[in-house]
Amino acid sequence: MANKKISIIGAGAVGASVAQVLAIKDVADIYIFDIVDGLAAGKALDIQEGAPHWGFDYKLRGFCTADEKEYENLKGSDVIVVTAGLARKPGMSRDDLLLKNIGIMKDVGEKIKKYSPESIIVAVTNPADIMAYALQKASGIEPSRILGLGGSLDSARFRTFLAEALDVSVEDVNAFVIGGHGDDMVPFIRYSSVSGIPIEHLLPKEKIDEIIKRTRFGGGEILNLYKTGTAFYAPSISIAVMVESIIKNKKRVIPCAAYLTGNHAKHYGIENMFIGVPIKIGASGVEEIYDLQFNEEDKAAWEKSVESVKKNSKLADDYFSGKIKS
Ligand SMILES: NC(=O)C1=CN([C@@H]2O[C@H](COP(=O)(O)OP(=O)(O)OC[C@H]3O[C@@H](n4cnc5c(N)ncnc54)[C@H](O)[C@@H]3O)[C@@H](O)[C@H]2O)C=CC1
Ligand SMILES: O=C([O-])CC(=O)C(=O)O
Repeated sequence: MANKKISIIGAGAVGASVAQVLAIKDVADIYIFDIVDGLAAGKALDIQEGAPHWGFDYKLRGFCTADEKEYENLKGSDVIVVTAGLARKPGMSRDDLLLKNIGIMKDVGEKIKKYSPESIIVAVTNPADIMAYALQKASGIEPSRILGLGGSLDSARFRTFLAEALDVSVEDVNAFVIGGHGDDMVPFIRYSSVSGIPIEHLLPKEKIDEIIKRTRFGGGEILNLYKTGTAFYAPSISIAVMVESIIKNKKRVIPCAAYLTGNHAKHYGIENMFIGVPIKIGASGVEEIYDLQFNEEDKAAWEKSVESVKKNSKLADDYFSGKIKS
């Protein structure tokens, strides 16, 4: 039986790091692609040479997409993770990357359509909700087979900060973040608990507010420390758990950017666009979307995030209809 195959387009900080995490997880062959000559091949070989210590037998290979033919190696990918594109620099928001990265998504999406239209796509490039939307437009892939990174990472940060404040194991902190992966994301405190005990019973409101704020700017906090690039260690494991759930059909429930239509669109007030909601991830991608009950305060926070995702998705529409350029 052929091995499962994961492709990663973009062999930079996030792409290389997720390749290594997935290699260590020992779930599939890993094909890495980058436009820079030698980068993907080098990362693949470098990670492969650690295999005797890690104990994995799956193969890693790297390809340079400056030669378009190399995209043929995408064929038969079970999952394609897209991390190609620019990362922000200090002073920039993720939205500032939109017009820079959307042209890359158009190109990558068209190659996916040509060489591996049966794959499930994980969009990582920022702003991720909008890049998931752009990849769907360019590839024509069924929207339920496309997921965007956001909540998996943001929730990990939220849980880390809550565990630290409570001095408890992160394993016992259940908490998640929904909405767009941007400054208006929604850390959802009402559904957060420590082994079932509501967080609101354990921490004062001021501390909770402080943690919410820190979570919202979690990516910016790392950027301000690194100065030359953005986070990749926490992102890579946050991507890997999504990919693993697809490859192994684990049916993990993780907030991710998913395409909302029908009753879910009505419930959440945003239609035919991608935004972070809790979903069940399995072999066919997004297997279920959960509709959360909001109170007035939650609703206000949610609507703010929806507005910003809608505004940016419209920019993507304008790009695809030729009204604006990359
Ligand atoms: N959604 C999320 O939660 C997160 C998103 N990101 C985003 O992921 C993206 C990648 O971040 P890093 O790896 O840190 O950046 P990086 O600059 O280290 O790597 C990007 C790579 O993409 C490659 N690339 C550019 N255009 C390409 C093309 N047309 N085809 C193939 N490869 C191409 C570059 O050569 C480079 O190696 C950024 O947009 C960043 O904002 C990063 C962390 C978390
Ligand atoms: O901050 C960034 O630009 C990268 C990212 O999305 C994150 O780390 O949350």
